[in-house]
Amino acid sequence: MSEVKINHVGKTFENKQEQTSYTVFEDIDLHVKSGEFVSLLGPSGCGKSTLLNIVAGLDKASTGTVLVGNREVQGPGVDRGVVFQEAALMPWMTVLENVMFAIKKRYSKEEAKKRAIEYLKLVHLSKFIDSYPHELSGGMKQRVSIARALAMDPEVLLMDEPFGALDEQTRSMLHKEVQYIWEQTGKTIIFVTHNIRESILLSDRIVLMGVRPGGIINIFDVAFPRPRKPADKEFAQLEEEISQQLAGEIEKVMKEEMGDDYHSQKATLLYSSHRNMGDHI
Ligand SMILES: Nc1ncnc2c1ncn2[C@@H]1O[C@H](COP(=O)(O)OP(=O)(O)OP(=O)(O)O)[C@@H](O)[C@H]1O
Repeated sequence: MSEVKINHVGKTFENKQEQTSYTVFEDIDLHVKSGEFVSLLGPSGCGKSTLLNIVAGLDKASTGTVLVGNREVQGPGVDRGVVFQEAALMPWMTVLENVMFAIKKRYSKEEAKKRAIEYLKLVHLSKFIDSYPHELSGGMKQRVSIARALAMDPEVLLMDEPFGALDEQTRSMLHKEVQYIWEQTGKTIIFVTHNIRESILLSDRIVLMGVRPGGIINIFDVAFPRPRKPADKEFAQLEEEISQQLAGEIEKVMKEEMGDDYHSQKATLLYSSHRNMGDHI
């Protein structure tokens, strides 16, 4: 497995037509240790996906560098597997074929099949290898997508709100699944989420990002043992601490975007009730 070093990374999007530019964040400095599970948490628009895409090599940093195991990221690579919110499976292929297709360039057909079956077993989909995507639930599709990323044997797994589109029950099942996978494989995982509770359940560290100026506001160590339960005292305390720190960031965004329509009372209620940030911005 590999560590990820994000060294003084900044990102500015240029709009050439309108001759304007927008700086999402500047000077992000973050070292993720080998085998560590780190969440990126923050309000909508703070640049979580942008940062993850830079690590994935799908987007370029405007300043700074990203190293994965001491190799500088220049573009996408097999050392980094990415899981997005939508599984994006090929509908005309079976589950097994979908996973095999992703790794066919890297392995012989026989080896690809063996690996695909192995990783589909890891995500508890052995019974569904011959099913087609339309026969699967949203949660099952995401498990195929995780198996597909893992079958490449990446050093780092990058997950961008992988459970964001799923219902609460499925999400909770997949939390257990992802913890199991992480324990079994020892992968380094960077996980983007809006959800404070999700980040505490899963992570070794939570990186809180803010907006205007964008960047890291705080880093929390989640030192208590797994499996974690939201009802536990330490869990609830950390949840409260993080949500309070974020309230200011969210208010900033809402004030800017809603102007006179903004009522801070309303915002505070919205966010303290379910700890899910950004959905209402
Ligand atoms: N290709 C692009 N061109 C211009 N601006 C962009 C581009 N991609 C993202 N942005 C802007 O960069 C900012 C950060 O976007 P990003 O999607 O990384 O945020 P986020 O924290 O992941 O948000 P969310 O939680 O809503 O997905 C946003 O203001 C967005 O509009």
